[in-house]
Amino acid sequence: MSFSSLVQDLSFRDNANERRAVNRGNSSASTMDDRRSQVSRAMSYASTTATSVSISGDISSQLHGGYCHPLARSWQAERQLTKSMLIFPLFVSDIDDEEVSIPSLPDQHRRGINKLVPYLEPLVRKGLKSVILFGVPMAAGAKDALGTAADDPKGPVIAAIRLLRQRFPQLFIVADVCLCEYTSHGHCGILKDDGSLNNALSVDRISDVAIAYAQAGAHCVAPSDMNDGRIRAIKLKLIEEGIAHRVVLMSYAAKFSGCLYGPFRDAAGSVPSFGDRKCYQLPPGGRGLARRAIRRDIDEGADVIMVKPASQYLDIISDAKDIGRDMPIAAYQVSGEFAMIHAGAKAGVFDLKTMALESTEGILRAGATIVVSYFTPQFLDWLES
Ligand SMILES: NCC(=O)CCC(=O)O
Ligand SMILES: [Zn+2]
Ligand SMILES: [Zn+2]
Repeated sequence: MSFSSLVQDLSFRDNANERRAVNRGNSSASTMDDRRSQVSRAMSYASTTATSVSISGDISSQLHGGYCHPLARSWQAERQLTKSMLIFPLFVSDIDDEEVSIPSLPDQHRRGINKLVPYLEPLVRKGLKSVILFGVPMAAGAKDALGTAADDPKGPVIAAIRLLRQRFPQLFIVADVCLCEYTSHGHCGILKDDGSLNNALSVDRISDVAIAYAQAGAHCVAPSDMNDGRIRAIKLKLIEEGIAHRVVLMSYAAKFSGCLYGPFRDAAGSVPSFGDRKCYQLPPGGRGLARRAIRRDIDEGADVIMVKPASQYLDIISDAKDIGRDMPIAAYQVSGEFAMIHAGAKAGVFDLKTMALESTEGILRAGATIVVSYFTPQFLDWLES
């Protein structure tokens, strides 16, 4: 007989005895005492056998205490950071032997072509899988209204693509495509007389630049300019050129304007000479607009959707994963996010490694499957252990 049915049985008989005792007008105390001591013996036996208690006990409050082992805790994450998810941003200048640090972007440098391979060699050995290239023309007169230097065959990006393809055959090369680093006005396209973007001319120029990078050997082109219709234009030109089958088109579909790009602009020298980018990047509150832009870019032929910045826009990453559920979703942990984590760690607010990993976990939890991060060299070390 199980414990619970024994208790039920005894208490039923106990009640019956009491009723009989009352009916008979005398006490059958000794019989009742016997029964009670049987019940209490059964209870004390039960308290030593957990399985019996749980049958009738309340388990609703027992949730996560059991997962105290680090391995069991790691099982809770749908997606865990791996080296294959990481893309490392590189600033490549047209001063071949240059290697200068960027004060607002800790540990990051602008490098000329001759400094790239020695810097990357140890990282590739540690498992670096992908880089994204940003060209930085430093030479006087290199910038003009059309961003001519962007696809200069001797310019830093095309030279770097060729070099890295040759020296690191396994490395996946992403080329950021934009004009802001190359235009004299610092905007992400070609301007009309009134200072606003000429969308048609900008899209045409941006797509030519993308094709030039793809022809040079980039595995992936990533337009970050935010001109309407550039994904479709680039896809069509890739098809026309017969290279669409070997080039991934990664759209910065949801790129928000805000104050998190400051250190990048120091590194790339791409501060607009007037105005801002609020007319072509998304407003920070524009969740619906971001969803529409993501849908539009998927329809136009994007192969990867990017959300940028990352940590302040986790809902957008989640939306991107929802809308593009069968697509890779990239999140760019931008220069301002990176600098903030460094500043917080320096101020003693938190430990750098713990925060870098926690923020990346948030980005992955939201739905990203690719993370563009300046922490990549550290992640390669931290992921070893
Ligand atoms: N297209 C790249 C950016 O505009 C900025 C990224 C950053 O702030 O790290
Ligand atoms: Zn730009
Ligand atoms: Zn940009």
